[in-house]
Amino acid sequence: MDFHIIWMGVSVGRSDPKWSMGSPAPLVHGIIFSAPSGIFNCLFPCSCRAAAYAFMEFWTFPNPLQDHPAYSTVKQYFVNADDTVPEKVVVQKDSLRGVHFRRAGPRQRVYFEPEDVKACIVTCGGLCPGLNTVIRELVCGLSHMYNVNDIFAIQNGYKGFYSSNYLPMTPKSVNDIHKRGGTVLGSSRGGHDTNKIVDNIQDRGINQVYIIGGDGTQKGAYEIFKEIRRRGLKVAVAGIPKTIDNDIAVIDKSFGFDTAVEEAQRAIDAAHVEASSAENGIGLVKLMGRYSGFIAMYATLASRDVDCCLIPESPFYLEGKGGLFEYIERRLKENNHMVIVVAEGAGQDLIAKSIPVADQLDASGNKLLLDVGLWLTHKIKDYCKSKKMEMTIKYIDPTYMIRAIPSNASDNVYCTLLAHSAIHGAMAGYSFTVGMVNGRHAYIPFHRVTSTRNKVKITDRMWARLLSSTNQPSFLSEEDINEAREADRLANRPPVPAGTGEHTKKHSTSLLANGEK
Ligand SMILES: Nc1ncnc2c1ncn2[C@@H]1O[C@H](COP(=O)(O)OP(=O)(O)OP(=O)(O)O)[C@@H](O)[C@H]1O
Ligand SMILES: O=P(O)(O)OC[C@H]1O[C@](O)(CO)[C@@H](O)[C@@H]1O
Ligand SMILES: [Mg+2]
Repeated sequence: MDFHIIWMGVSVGRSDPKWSMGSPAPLVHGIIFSAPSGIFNCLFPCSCRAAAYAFMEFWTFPNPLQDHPAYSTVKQYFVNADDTVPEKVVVQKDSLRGVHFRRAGPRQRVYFEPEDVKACIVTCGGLCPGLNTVIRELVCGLSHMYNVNDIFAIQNGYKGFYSSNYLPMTPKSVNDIHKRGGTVLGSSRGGHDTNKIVDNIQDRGINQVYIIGGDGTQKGAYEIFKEIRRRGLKVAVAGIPKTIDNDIAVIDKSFGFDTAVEEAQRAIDAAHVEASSAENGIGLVKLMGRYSGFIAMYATLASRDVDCCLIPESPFYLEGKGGLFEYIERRLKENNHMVIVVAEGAGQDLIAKSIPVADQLDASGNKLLLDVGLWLTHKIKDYCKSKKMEMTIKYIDPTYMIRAIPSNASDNVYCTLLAHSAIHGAMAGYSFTVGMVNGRHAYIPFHRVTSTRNKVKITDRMWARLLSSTNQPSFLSEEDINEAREADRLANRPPVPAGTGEHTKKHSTSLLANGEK
């Protein structure tokens, strides 16, 4: 795979698979400070390495943080250029070392001179607690850490790149926005026109683009990055993953997730109060989670009042032995009340069978879901009526309430650190999605977070913990379990060896996934 360093007017074609994973913002300094040493050695044999270092230094600048009073006392503040973060921390003796990502953090030398930086920030997709905190910290961090003064707001998502004014932002203008839910920039679905977006980035001289959004947004960021690279522009693209569904692959957890789970407790508490105050009372709570049931699973585990949790990853059925109705009947007999939590994406196939409707899509192409909570309420009522069982069911749908709130304290800290990591990476000239991987911040190539989705593994311990806490049926046959195990096995196959742009060796060199191809 050819790789051309064109930003500096130098063109270096490379076909080494590791380097093809190298710094996405293809900076010359990347060779010295970021590229695996093998590549550096091959590009610059010993005799001319000193000259090459001098040459590269010419194109980069000392990090202004080294003179910053707040950081001057910090020992080892700068991240070593070769530090990596492993994707998997639990490995077997003799197993492959697997994928490693470049560790996030400030570099000793940066690619941009602060006065040359023209940054913009955009938020896309649905809301999530913490968006305003990330925006605030991007503006304050750029300004206070790197003395950047040209920072612009892109309004209402991707389409704002080409259809609205770019509004200047300052630390003063964003001072207290973290106390509010939503996004002060506005957000939207749809409207991603890569060419128009990059035309505007180019025409307006933007050289750092901060893109906050979910899986769709990160796919869009990757398209923008590829077009920027194709045009040879000196622009760094930093993706900051956002989704309360926690469905973004590779990262430990998305910001706002904890806040959403905490808020969901209030709905579950209300459902429990209603259910336990009635004869044969059922409280049914629907929570967000299109394809991934993390919010439902964690809210259930946190609450301990939930008797049954239904998620998209674990198909369920209503009638017959081991079905939901049988369990409801038993639970009401035992306890006189029960609480059910259902993720919005659960049971969609069952609803589609009983109410056939044509698929509808939102502006981004996401399938609009049928209301599983309402459907389930009617089904449970009908069943109890057929059995002549007195019962009361209360359906609570707190959908938007759990995502339209400001972030809690721990999410605020997480958002702040993510924003800082994004700034350090962009200042160093990388393009990436930033995220926490096994407790460490890392720069992850876009394609790694967009090619798969994070889902609850029903063959994992966490789901087993949930089942043992609710005592609900697993709804799984032997065949389902084997199928799930096989899917896991395929998903966890070791990385494909060299020749595909990636490179894995036992013990020695790990696959270094630093940025983009
Ligand atoms: N495959 C894609 N390529 C380019 N752009 C995309 C792609 N998928 C989505 N987008 C763009 O990304 C933006 C957000 O996408 P989407 O509405 O799916 O939300 P999201 O980022 O996935 O967030 P969430 O699902 O958490 O609300 C939209 O403007 C959409 O046009
Ligand atoms: O109604 P909207 O804004 O399209 O968002 C709904 C979707 O957004 C999400 O919250 C993801 O951000 C999903 O859980 C949900 O299906
Ligand atoms: Mg999405």
